[in-house]
Amino acid sequence: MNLTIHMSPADIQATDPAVEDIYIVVDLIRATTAITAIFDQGAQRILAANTVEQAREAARLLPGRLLCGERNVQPLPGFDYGNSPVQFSRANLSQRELILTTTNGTRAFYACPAQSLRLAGCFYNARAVTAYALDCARRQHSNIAIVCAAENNYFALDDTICAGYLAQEIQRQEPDITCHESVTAASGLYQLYPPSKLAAYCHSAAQVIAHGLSEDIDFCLRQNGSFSVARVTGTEPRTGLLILEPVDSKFIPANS
Ligand SMILES: O=C(O)[C@H](CS(=O)(=O)O)OP(=O)(O)O
Repeated sequence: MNLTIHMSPADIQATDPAVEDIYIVVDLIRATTAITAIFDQGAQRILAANTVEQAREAARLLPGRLLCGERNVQPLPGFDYGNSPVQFSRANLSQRELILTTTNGTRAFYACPAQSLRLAGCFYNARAVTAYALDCARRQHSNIAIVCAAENNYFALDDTICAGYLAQEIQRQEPDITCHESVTAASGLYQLYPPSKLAAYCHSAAQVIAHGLSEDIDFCLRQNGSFSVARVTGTEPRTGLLILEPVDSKFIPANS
């Protein structure tokens, strides 16, 4: 079994990606942390939209869903929520369906091969998402790729550091896994910039803090507070949006 890290979605295409691999998408600040918080609150599904227009059109076609997202941290006019994990963690989302579009995070799911198994990973669900990914990879005899959402297809330190931590978790649980040198690089960055230091060096953290949302950064830096794992389960025929649903916790190995 091989483990690779793609530093940006653009890197996936450079490597002839395999549809049977397991892809863990990481947008630490804030999309994949927000997605994890949303499922902690009992949401039924998230419909991930690539563009704001796609999200608005989907909400028009199928009313009753919460319309959520942002562009460059700014809330979008007429939307119910932004992309704040703290705000989601305080909301009652029981059985709700949400449409979500974010600057980089939701688009990264679209960059992975269509039909591939895609999971949302972050510090907050690190143990659970890596255990689930390994379980699937062992059963399918496939490899694991961690995909950093990055910023407009360009390197982002926060996602890479989180990818390094997830990779370490995977290596701890599967010591014989063969790691690409991208794993060595990301793990080294995690050692240099652990969560206590990370925010001071990341553009995305600075942007979120500048918008008065520093509580979100604290939330995104918490490790292993959640067992929620979101997985892409298909595409909604009427809207074309990607469907993300929570993995049943009984499928997450307890002894990870
Ligand atoms: O909402 C966020 O935190 C970011 C905004 S930006 O990428 O830093 O401009 O979006 P995300 O898609 O979660 O990276």
